[in-house]
Amino acid sequence: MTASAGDDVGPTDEIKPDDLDIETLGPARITSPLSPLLDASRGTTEHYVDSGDRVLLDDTAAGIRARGTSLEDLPGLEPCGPRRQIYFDPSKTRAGIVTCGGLCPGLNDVIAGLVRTLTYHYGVRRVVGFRNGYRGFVSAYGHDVVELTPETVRDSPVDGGTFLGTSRGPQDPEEIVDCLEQMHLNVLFVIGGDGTMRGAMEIARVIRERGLRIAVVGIPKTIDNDIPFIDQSFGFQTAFAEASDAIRSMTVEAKATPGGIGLVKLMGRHSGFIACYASLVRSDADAVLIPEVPFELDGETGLLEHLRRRVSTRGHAVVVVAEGAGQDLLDPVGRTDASGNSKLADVGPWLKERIEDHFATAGTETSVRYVDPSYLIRSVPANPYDSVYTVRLSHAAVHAAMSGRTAMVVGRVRRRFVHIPMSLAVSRRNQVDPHGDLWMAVLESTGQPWRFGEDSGAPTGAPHA
Ligand SMILES: Nc1ncnc2c1ncn2[C@@H]1O[C@H](COP(=O)(O)OP(=O)(O)OP(=O)(O)O)[C@@H](O)[C@H]1O
Ligand SMILES: O=P(O)(O)OC[C@H]1O[C@](O)(CO)[C@@H](O)[C@@H]1O
Repeated sequence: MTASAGDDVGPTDEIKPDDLDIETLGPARITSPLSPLLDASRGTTEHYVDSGDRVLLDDTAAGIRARGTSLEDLPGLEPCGPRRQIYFDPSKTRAGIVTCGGLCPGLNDVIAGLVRTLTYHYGVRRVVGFRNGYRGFVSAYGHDVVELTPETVRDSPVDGGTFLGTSRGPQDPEEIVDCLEQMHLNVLFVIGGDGTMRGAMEIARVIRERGLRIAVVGIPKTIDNDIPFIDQSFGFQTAFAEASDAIRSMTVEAKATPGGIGLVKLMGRHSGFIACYASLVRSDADAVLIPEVPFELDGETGLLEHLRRRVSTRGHAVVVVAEGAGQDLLDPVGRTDASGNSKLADVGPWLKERIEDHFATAGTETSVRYVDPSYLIRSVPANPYDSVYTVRLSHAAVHAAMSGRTAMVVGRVRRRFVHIPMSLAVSRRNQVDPHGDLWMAVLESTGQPWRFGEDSGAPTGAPHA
């Protein structure tokens, strides 16, 4: 189950060796980085093979020195794959699947992949899907389940979204586990973001406290690509490709209009990966704004003058802004969504107005075209790369669950599919490194300064002037 170098067409050099130093891992390293087992002493059948060596979380010289130890003693992630011994007897296993949080391309592919692997690889006879996220387990919403077979899921990946539905908002983990017990489920697959995984950890805790034998395995979902350690989240490649189409369209619009400015808002609450990757596709953008790099609007080195200069010299300009950018400049909304995530102030319309005001005051003609394609982007079906990627993640998740792993997620780290304890997967957030190669590439393609408001100049001799 290891990936060959050739099949990694995705981005993800954001994991730097230093990030992986065990000293920075926090409380998660207190637990074993090897994924938790329901019961290490019990296996049932013996017809699958182990798949190789663990992937070291920290194989840097600094890490080895920090621990004063050998490579063998360093924390490592267990490789995904079929096991010599499996924990559950497939003929008696019942599995459940749930999708939570926001949409992401590839959700239906993951569901279909799980169902097929459970059915065809292992001969599991009953798989159910819970409708509308964690609500589907709760009696107030009527224990909303749907029977899943390879037949019923066969056509679902052609559609975006999740045919099971999804939701936000708190549900009682005790009640969720009551439901799992009543339905005699042995394995639960949760597909969602960091909130979903925190919920799954609660479910696994209640299962442990009740002494039940139910495995909880996560397939991390995030269009923002903000799950730490993993190379890239499924759906991300599809998302930034779609986003790049929006940028292209707005570039066409801007070019066709005297003083035209195309402004595109993209998703990315705390991490600007979609904005960065989408902007790099055709290098159309003149400015990219992400949550990780604060910016200033005013003054000679501010964003607005940068745009005015671009419009004066090139006739048009294009701005890409991630939804979490510039929040320090806007009035906070002071509200949260049903799951407790802070609602962000809407940077798009605010920026449009500020640009228009600035150009009017300066007496420079402009016409700002603004688009927020966020929901259009995240609701499309997975592209071929993400589609195949989700199949491989589904395989990995089923092998993990059937071998009794629990409270862990599957992911690809340094091109290897591995088990990651949930506590580690939610321990921090993957973000664009403002001093890293990705941001540098964005600066080179836009010719913008490292940070608007600082006189740091363009990094490459400013070919865009
Ligand atoms: N700290 C938590 N403890 C227990 N459950 C949680 C926690 N945070 C979120 N959840 C539950 O997980 C589900 C999904 O959470 P949330 O809406 O935050 O989406 P998410 O999984 O983070 O995905 P997205 O990245 O789209 O926001 C919700 O039902 C929510 O109540
Ligand atoms: O409008 P919704 O469904 O709450 O989701 C919005 C959020 O979901 C995300 O796409 C994460 O899944 C964020 O980027 C965005 O802020």
